Amino acid sequence: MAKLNTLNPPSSLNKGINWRALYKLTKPKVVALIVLTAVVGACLATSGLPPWQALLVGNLGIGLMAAGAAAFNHYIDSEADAAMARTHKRPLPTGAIANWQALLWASLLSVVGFAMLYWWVNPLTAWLTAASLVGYAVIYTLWLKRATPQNIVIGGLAGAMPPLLGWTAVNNAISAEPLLLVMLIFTWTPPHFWALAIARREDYAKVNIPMLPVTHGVGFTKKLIVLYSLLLFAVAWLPFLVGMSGVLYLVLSCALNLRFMHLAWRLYKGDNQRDAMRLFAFSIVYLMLLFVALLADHWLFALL
Ligand code: HEM
Ligand SMILES: CC(C)=CCC/C(C)=C/CC/C(C)=C/COP(=O)(O)OP(=O)(O)O
Repeated sequence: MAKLNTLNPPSSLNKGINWRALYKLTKPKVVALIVLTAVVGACLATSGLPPWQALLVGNLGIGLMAAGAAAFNHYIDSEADAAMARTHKRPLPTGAIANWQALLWASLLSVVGFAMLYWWVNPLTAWLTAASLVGYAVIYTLWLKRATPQNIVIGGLAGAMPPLLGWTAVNNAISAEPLLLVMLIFTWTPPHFWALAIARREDYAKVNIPMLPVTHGVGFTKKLIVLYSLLLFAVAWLPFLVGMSGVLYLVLSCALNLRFMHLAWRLYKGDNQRDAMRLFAFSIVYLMLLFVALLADHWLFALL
């Protein structure tokens, strides 16, 4: 839990607002991908162009709340972050900003995002996004992360929600199609994260965070990565099988999944550090292109 410590000296209180540090607290690249998946969810919710208010204000609200969740995560994890090689240069461990500033920033982003969704989009989307924020910032970061090696499997549900949030921003109702997209991200999360966790195993062991490669070993984690990659391939067929997406999506998603499985297999057989980071990097490109493929396919069929 965050406390003022020697690595985060009170001198940071006197420096004014460090906008760069506040920006970094929002995990901007993660939030960008989250918003992309929400935009695609919003676009798939209707056969034409979604209403501008749902599209623009909806995704802005979702993005602000995701950024708020990320800032809460930095605040709650600042001591563990200070001890890990990957994270020790983050704004809180270096003292670039004070803990109270991070907490205020996280609260501000979350409240503004929630208000936008509640009043200008719809209460359903506001409450579902709030549930995702609590799922990530409180349930995952504060509890699950240190409680069980299944932390990221269960916590992954929060990060998987954005396509549904985009959809409800447009339709104000939950239906089966966006839940398939949630399932896609939910299945993608374990291989996305465990690849990185293999490469950064020492870090997690040092701070006693029970990530799977620490508790069950690298060999077991690699096996699960291969199994989840197979499951991901199967789940990626579903939008086509239920008639939600067409052949363009099917071809592109198969190509992406073959590459994913190839890299997962290479990690299984090969070098922990290099092959793990390769799979981790590709997992991000994969999710981005998969959602672009869903959108391209949707619009192609809308035009034909
Ligand atoms: C519980 C679920 C998840 C866990 C545990 C997780 C974990 C991580 C970790 C530890 C990193 C490295 C961050 C760093 O080095 O600063 C990362 C990077 C990343 N993750 Fe995830 N992730 C999850 C879900 C997601 C979701 C849902 C998305 C987007 C839809 C996502 C997109 C990204 C991106 C784009 C990066 C690269 C960030 C950068 O290079 O700055 N992740 N993830
Ligand atoms: C829509 C909404 C409000 C959703 C919030 C979802 C959200 C921001 C998910 C981010 C997922 C992520 C980067 C997890 C890593 O946390 P970590 O603490 O394991 O990784 P770290 O050590 O890099 O901080």
